[in-house]
Amino acid sequence: MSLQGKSFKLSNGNTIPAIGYGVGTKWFKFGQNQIDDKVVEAVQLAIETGAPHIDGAEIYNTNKEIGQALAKSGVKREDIFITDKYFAGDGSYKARSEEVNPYEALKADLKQFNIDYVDLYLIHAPFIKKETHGFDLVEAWQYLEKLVDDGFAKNIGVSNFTKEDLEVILNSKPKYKPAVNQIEYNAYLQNQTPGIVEFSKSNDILVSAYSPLGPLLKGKPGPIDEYVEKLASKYGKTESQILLRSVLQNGILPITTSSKKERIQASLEIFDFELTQDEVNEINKLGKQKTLRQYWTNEYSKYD
Ligand SMILES: NC(=O)C1=CN([C@@H]2O[C@H](COP(=O)(O)OP(=O)(O)OC[C@H]3O[C@@H](n4cnc5c(N)ncnc54)[C@H](OP(=O)(O)O)[C@@H]3O)[C@@H](O)[C@H]2O)C=CC1
Ligand SMILES: O=C1Nc2ccccc2C1=O
Repeated sequence: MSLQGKSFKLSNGNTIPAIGYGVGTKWFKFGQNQIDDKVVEAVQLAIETGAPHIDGAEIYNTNKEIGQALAKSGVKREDIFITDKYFAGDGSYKARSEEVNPYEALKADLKQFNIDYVDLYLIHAPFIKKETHGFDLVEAWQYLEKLVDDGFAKNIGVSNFTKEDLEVILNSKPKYKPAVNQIEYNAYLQNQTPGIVEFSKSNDILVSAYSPLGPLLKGKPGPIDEYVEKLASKYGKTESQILLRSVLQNGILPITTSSKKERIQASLEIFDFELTQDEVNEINKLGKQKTLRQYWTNEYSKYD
């Protein structure tokens, strides 16, 4: 779980590149099945710029584009870490994966990617019930365990899980524990749900942060602005690099994205400087003065 150079070590001993390039959010194309060349170009640009870790999901409908970009880049499969997610649906328990279960869903996704395995497979959200899905959360997890045993996923984890959701899996005596919990995280949302970061860490579950640049993009003006600007000029880095680095130094893996080469490059250049512990603490302290939540608001805004 600790940061070692440009990777985190997971509880199972495997490593994961410590910065991810997301192919959701601005690239999301649900319900539109033609290949989007812009997405292929963006992911190819990211891979060729050196992005080591691509974050996809069934619901983004961009897995074909990721596969094409990987093939075009000429980078070897084993040199790129690919994450995918099972679409569990949202808190309405209505929308859900087109496939019958997570095992079949990943096998269908692998065809889209045109690869044999993913490096990390996540349950996108915890909203799974026997009545709506035909299996419960523990059984969903067991499908993921079988994917590991059959060689289709190297690591398995969850996303948007609360402490209680994690407890359901941990208390079921799983064969494999979740390696990762991917949640919304930045200085203005230091716990997507109560106590989740500390609980995940204390159970050796690596926290991964989506929307790490929220304060820069959606949070201005805000209480960390001036301090982050000051750190950017002290270290000769951009504000976005300061935000990504502070996420890393909180022991959390940031997943960001960009259509622009210089920003992709900048997101990879966050391993050659270090904020002091006081500086990280100050960002965290100032950040607590504001809340910014962009995703899963129907489910989790009640905590704001
Ligand atoms: N598990 C889940 O439920 C969720 C997972 N995710 C995953 O996380 C990924 C990242 O999420 P996202 O919210 O987009 O992450 P970020 O907070 O990193 O925001 C990325 C956005 O910031 C812009 N940007 C990047 N660098 C800069 C910069 N230096 N200055 C100004 N703007 C900048 C990009 O646009 P530009 O092209 O203009 O640079 C892009 O639109 C998603 O693609 C997805 O893979 C996201 C949401 C939910
Ligand atoms: O990338 C994403 N965009 C989203 C919007 C709503 C819910 C989940 C997501 C993602 O994972």
